[in-house]
Amino acid sequence: MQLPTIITSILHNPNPYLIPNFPPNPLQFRREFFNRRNFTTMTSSFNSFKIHSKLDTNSDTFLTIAQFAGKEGANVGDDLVVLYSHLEYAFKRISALVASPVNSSLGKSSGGGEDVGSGRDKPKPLDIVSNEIILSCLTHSGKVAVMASEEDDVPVWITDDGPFVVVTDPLDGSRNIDASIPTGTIFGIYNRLIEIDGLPVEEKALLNSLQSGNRLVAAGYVLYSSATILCTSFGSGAHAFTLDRSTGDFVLTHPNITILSRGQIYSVNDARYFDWPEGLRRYIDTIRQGKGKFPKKYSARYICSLVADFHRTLMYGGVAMNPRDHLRLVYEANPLSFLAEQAGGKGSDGKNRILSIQPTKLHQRLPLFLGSPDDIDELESYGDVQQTVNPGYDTSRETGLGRSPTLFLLGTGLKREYVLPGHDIAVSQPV
Ligand SMILES: O=P(O)(O)OC[C@H]1O[C@](O)(COP(=O)(O)O)[C@@H](O)[C@@H]1O
Repeated sequence: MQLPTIITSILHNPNPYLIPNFPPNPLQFRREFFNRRNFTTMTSSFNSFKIHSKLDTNSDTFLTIAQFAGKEGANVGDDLVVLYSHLEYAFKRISALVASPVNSSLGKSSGGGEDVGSGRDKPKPLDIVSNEIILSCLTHSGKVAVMASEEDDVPVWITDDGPFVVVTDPLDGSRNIDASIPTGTIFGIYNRLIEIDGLPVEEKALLNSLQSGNRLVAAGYVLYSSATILCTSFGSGAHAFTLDRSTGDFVLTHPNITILSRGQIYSVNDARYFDWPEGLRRYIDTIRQGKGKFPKKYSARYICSLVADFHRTLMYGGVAMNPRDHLRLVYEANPLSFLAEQAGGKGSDGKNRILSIQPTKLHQRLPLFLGSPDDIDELESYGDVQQTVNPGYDTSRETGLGRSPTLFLLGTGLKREYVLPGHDIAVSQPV
């Protein structure tokens, strides 16, 4: 199949989960098990192999997001439940996309330098397609007035009466996609500011998108890894849902995530050590040697995929950081800090609480430190932890920058066109 045809089919495929019944549906285990009505060990045969599974009948926890957030659950309101159902659909499509054989071509950059202006990095085709998928789903939801994305210079106004504003990094960590390293989507949801409805569209689109993190109604990330996990908060705790590929549902697997008050892992791009300020070097040297407030040597873990590094930090505790002005306040730092706080952790720029910072630019960058509250407090106590030397690191051999372009994006707004070099327009996608 030619690439244009493949891309067309990705964008138009109504159900990325029309996959035969494999892996087996965990709910089927459950049904079979519940019929026996006992807490015992069950053995099920699936053709050539056997699975032993121990399930707890007392916790009926296979809740979907709609059940969890709907009237019988957290009751977050019908508008938000509808919006989530459209978001989930987008995430499933992106999950299928990053796992598909097409991604090795789509993951590559279309060449050139790192920056495309407005403080944005040069997008790769996979970033652009993910952005389109999210924009299209938000548009169809009818619930979103404006979407602000890492992939667009300015926010896109969708509909006047949408109650929500969505900020998003559609595909974080896409520089790693060629090596099948985990990637993620980050999103935040605000209420539309009805008091500025009368302003010109560009102005109200921007002001709605520049709300401070304090005003987030909900936020989340999706980790595309060995499992696809949607971790989200509606403002009362952080909860993670795992995609069950046999049913297409995100089911509640990690209710009320609570981060350890102190971890034993630090996560940072260590190769930048000699560009770090004195305080940060001292902090890392201290915890490496087990000479900090926690008297054990820390381990280092760094995936270089923000969502994956943050997810591990939520699960195991510790601190995940990027001390240089690199990550974006509006659609990366704010949603993840919201989740960190909802799980009992902290999000800081090294000096200030992230959620209290008023954004002034859509693509505003800042240092970011996320993690266990005691670890963040200890880190901040070193004072000088923000890296101001930012030479602009050339990672082209890692990211495939400079290789042959595979796909270009033409045009902006609500109609996007993709063209493959040497071909006529491949895809024209109204959203
Ligand atoms: O090069 P550094 O400083 O290690 O930055 C790596 C970070 O950049 C990111 O790739 C984000 O950058 P992009 O949004 O441009 O993909 C994160 O996923 C990762 O944590």
